[in-house]
Amino acid sequence: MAPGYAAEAAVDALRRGRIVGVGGLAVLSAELADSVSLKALEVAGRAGLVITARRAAVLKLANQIGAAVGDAEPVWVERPTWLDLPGSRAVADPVLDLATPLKGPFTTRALGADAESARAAIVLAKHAALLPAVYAVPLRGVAAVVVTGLADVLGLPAAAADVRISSRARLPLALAEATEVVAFRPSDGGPEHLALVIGDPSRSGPVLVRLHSACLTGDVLGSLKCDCGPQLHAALAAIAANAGGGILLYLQQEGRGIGLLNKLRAYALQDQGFDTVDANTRLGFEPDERDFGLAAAMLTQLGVRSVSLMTNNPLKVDGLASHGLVVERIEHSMAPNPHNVAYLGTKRDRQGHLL
Ligand SMILES: Nc1nc2c(ncn2[C@@H]2O[C@H](COP(=O)(O)OP(=O)(O)OP(=O)(O)O)[C@@H](O)[C@H]2O)c(=O)[nH]1
Ligand SMILES: [Zn+2]
Repeated sequence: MAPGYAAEAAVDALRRGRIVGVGGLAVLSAELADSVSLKALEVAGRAGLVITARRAAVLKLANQIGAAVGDAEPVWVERPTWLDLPGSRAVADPVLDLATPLKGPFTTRALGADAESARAAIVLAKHAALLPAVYAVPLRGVAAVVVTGLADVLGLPAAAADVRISSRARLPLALAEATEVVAFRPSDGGPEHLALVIGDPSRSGPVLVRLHSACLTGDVLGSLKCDCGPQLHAALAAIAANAGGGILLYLQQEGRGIGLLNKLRAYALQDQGFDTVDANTRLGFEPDERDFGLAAAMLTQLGVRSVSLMTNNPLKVDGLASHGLVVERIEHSMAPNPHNVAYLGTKRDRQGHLL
């Protein structure tokens, strides 16, 4: 199940703005490329830009190749000579749309034999928490710092959910004194996740569970833009008050899996008037990039088979159920504030939240 080392090394190199080989392509992160690295990539010819179908739809490019919105297939955008580095970056980064109005018209080309490589390149970029957009050329003759195979890259998401318990300790919390923290390490070398086991939950019946995805801005800084901080605290308090206790999973899935920086880009787009769903898709992401197989694996290792899940999000219920857990849902909604009332409305109206 664990991918080879090359895929993980490629994620790391991509995050450092280096050229990596993936399948038949040499690629470079669109947001990190500079004139030097782009020149090294273009040693034998002009690079194209590989973007997601989501971003292509925003740029009105998907139609050119008959791709549907949300189609898994990425789109290859040709890079004409007039499209300079800042202009190319603007193809990938919608935050710059106003500063660098798109010139267009752009043309796309069918991916053909490069389709799998392009798809893997997007997996790498997402795994690296970068914008899902890369410069790409045929790999032959290009000096890549690491070359990885397609199967390895496509195994990365599963490896992120392949976790092992690495430590356990008592962690008395202000809201839940009888807490034990159980730390999980994923086999892809990615961020660690925590389970807070509160009280002594019996595994013979449903365990009261909250899946909490990290939100630095809400959890730590007290941001009013979302409901994460209040939901976290209310969940801890409710589990502590429950006679049978329960478990809160603290999952390092910032920004619904797009990473902190990309979430802050989404916030910049929200400042421009886009809602939380459109902000994600303008960036080229799915509205929710999380994989709840990770949470299912953690619960299973804790001996949990059946859960009373505190959530309004049907994706969480389906995610755990699809991995064999028995799930009953318990509502977990907070009173809105003036800064998050529209956000909560979008989650209800466009993401199926049961509020
Ligand atoms: N991309 C993106 N992520 C956001 C935004 N606001 C909050 N988040 C993230 O959304 C996640 C919140 O997830 P959860 O607390 O698990 O809640 P949920 O999916 O809304 O479902 P509930 O269980 O009903 O609360 C965290 O990872 C936040 O960082 C936003 O505007 N854009
Ligand atoms: Zn939040």
